[in-house]
Amino acid sequence: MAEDQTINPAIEIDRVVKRYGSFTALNDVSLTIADNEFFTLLGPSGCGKTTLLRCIAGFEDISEGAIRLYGDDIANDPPNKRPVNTVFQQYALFPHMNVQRNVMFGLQRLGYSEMDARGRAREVLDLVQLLPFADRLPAQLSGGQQQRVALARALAPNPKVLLLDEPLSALDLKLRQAVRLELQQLQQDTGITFIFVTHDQEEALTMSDRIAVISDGRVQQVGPARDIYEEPNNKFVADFIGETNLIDVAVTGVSNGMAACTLPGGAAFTCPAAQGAHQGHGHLSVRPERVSLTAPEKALITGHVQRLIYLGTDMHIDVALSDGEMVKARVQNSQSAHIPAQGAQVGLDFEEGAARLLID
Ligand SMILES: Nc1ncnc2c1ncn2[C@@H]1O[C@H](COP(=O)(O)OP(=O)(O)OP(=O)(O)O)[C@@H](O)[C@H]1O
Repeated sequence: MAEDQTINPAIEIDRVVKRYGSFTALNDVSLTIADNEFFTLLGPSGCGKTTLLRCIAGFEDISEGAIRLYGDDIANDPPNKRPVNTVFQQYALFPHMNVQRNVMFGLQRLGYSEMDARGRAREVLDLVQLLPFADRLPAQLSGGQQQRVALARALAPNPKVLLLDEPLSALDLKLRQAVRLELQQLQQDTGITFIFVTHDQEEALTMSDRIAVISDGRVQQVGPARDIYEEPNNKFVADFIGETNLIDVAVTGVSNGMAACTLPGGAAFTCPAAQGAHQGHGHLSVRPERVSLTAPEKALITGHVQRLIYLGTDMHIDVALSDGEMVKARVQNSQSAHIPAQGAQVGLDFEEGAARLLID
């Protein structure tokens, strides 16, 4: 889905600033989230993800800007009047109520009759495959099942938008991977717009239609997983999503989205450039799996093997250049003919499309 105004917007975050005293937690954030989208806010701890979610939910006031839900400015709507519901990191269930009662509770507070609340609770419990557990107490469920009760509870009033604040962080890795798939399926089945917060890049890459990468209260880049991974704009995004080499280069010119550079050792190289990249000193991002090892006399860059790390399917190879800079390569162990010995002189090669000149 493209980042533009032609999509049917569920949520428009328009130049939002959030200050706590003199500290700016959100700095001029603008995002348009489409109806029926699985949208993820990704960034390191403290970058402002939860703050943004709390502003959408109405638990925090914004200092500047506007938030619109389906075209309506929601600044004056209290949390319970917004067509939004939240699943928190700590999905506190009532321990003395069974699963069905936990889901019914919020509905009855919204004015549902006992009978309607029961009917709707059973519908959503069926959706998250927990109907057989309706009579159990939370303590009689696994962590993943409790998490699904929390989801059912949040889905029950049929919100237009579901906000999920690191809902998988309490689960172990295997369970997290399974619940990821379930969540994605649930989003598709219900058609509800999901805004999912995580600091886990793998989680973001596997589930989202689009991702906003955030650091220091600012949106760094927005796009589908593949764009963010393969066409990062700046050093932060390239480094935060996956692993990358940031190779020092001299940029002799940029035009039509392509940059002419001089690599360490003096070879000339042309590659795509991020918007805003310019002449001078710069960094090329090249993913380790896109670096191939060849004979030194034919290569773009030369160096010697400093370290080999065996990672099961792959071998991670650190190559030291003559100026001390380190370039990482990743080679499949099944291609063992291409794995050099420690200390060997090697050449490093990568294709034009595997490299990208970034802005700092
Ligand atoms: N009530 C508050 N008063 C002052 N500062 C706050 C308040 N709430 C959050 N902050 C600060 O705002 C920044 C963003 O916090 P936020 O909780 O949004 O981060 P986050 O990206 O969700 O992090 P995490 O992944 O650790 O939950 C942090 O530096 C935090 O200390």
